[in-house]
Amino acid sequence: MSLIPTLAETASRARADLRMGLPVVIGGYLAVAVETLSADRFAAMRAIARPVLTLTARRAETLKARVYDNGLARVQVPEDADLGWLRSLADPAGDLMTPMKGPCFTERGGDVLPHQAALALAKSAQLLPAMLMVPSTPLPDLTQMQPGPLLAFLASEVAMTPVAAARLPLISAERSRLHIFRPDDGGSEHYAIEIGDPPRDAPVLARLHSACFTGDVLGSLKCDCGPQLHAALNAMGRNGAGVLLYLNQEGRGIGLANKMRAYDLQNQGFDTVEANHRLGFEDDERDFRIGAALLRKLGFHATRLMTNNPRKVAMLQSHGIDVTERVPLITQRNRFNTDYLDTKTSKSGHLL
Ligand SMILES: Nc1nc2c(ncn2[C@@H]2O[C@H](COP(=O)(O)OP(=O)(O)OP(=O)(O)O)[C@@H](O)[C@H]2O)c(=O)[nH]1
Ligand SMILES: [Zn+2]
Repeated sequence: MSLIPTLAETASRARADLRMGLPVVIGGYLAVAVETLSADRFAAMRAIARPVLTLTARRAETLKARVYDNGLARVQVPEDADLGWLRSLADPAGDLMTPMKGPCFTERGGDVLPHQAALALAKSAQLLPAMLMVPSTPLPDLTQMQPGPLLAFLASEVAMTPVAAARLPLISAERSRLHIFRPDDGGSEHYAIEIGDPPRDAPVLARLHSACFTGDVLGSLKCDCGPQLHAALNAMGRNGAGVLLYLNQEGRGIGLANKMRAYDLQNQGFDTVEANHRLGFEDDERDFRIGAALLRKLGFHATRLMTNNPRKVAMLQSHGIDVTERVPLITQRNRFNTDYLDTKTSKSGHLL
């Protein structure tokens, strides 16, 4: 095996670079995330050439900036713009307090592939999808990637390797095992909790649970995640067998920091879907293929799936896992989660 980093390894480094505020090279551009950009680096980028601010079409729509390109907008950065201006375009936290930031002039024409790749990389680093881009020759010591292969890589399915497994007695089921899986792209690990010894040749009672630190660990009343997690484990315990995948896709894939930004917007009156859009994300940024891949790795081919989300059922079916039955997972409403649950039924297609 060659000692030169693969694209997966280079992309993983690039994610870490962006999270620290370091630019990366994508094709003929230097690209840096606005969220972590320092004033010094902003000045250094400007000294090279005139930068543009690349935003998703979702964020651009909120800012009333014209979207000429498929899925994104390249906003011209005025000569006198400072870091505060960039941040206010990237982050909607102050949208309602300072609604008029524009007018924002956007570019059209030219090659948008480096811009698309830069936004996809920011999302995969769980940063706000707002990238300052400046045309440049590659600088030594910066992580370099070509936009086409990078985009293809970020859209591809990540391979998972089983790392370790051990017995873990639970309140809900004493005969349980926890399995750890590690993705080969340097991303966070995912877990499988196997309850009892479910036969591999019959549909297994299964749940695909997305991580929710606030609900699962803190007992937040704003969502139904914690009660769903425990209801699913208890049902598997009573059944004597089951498998719960705990997928580290916090905040429907946008990460905990962005989820808290979304909660702040919800406190300003937006619903869960609108909040994601204002931040520049789609409603749901999760890669649902991971669930199917882990079930296959564990030897399962068919499930009785505990969910209210028809997309999960469709995704498993289309990735080779039969769903013989959808088992509803209804938990109690309270005055903090009732709007959230209503939005899930009216906008996200949940069956509640
Ligand atoms: N972005 C965002 N994520 C949220 C919000 N509330 C909960 N989440 C996340 O949503 C995920 C859970 O997804 P849900 O849509 O509740 O449920 P589901 O897993 O799609 O469907 P079910 O199987 O029916 O539970 C977890 O990753 C939570 O962290 C929110 O307001 N904004
Ligand atoms: Zn939750």
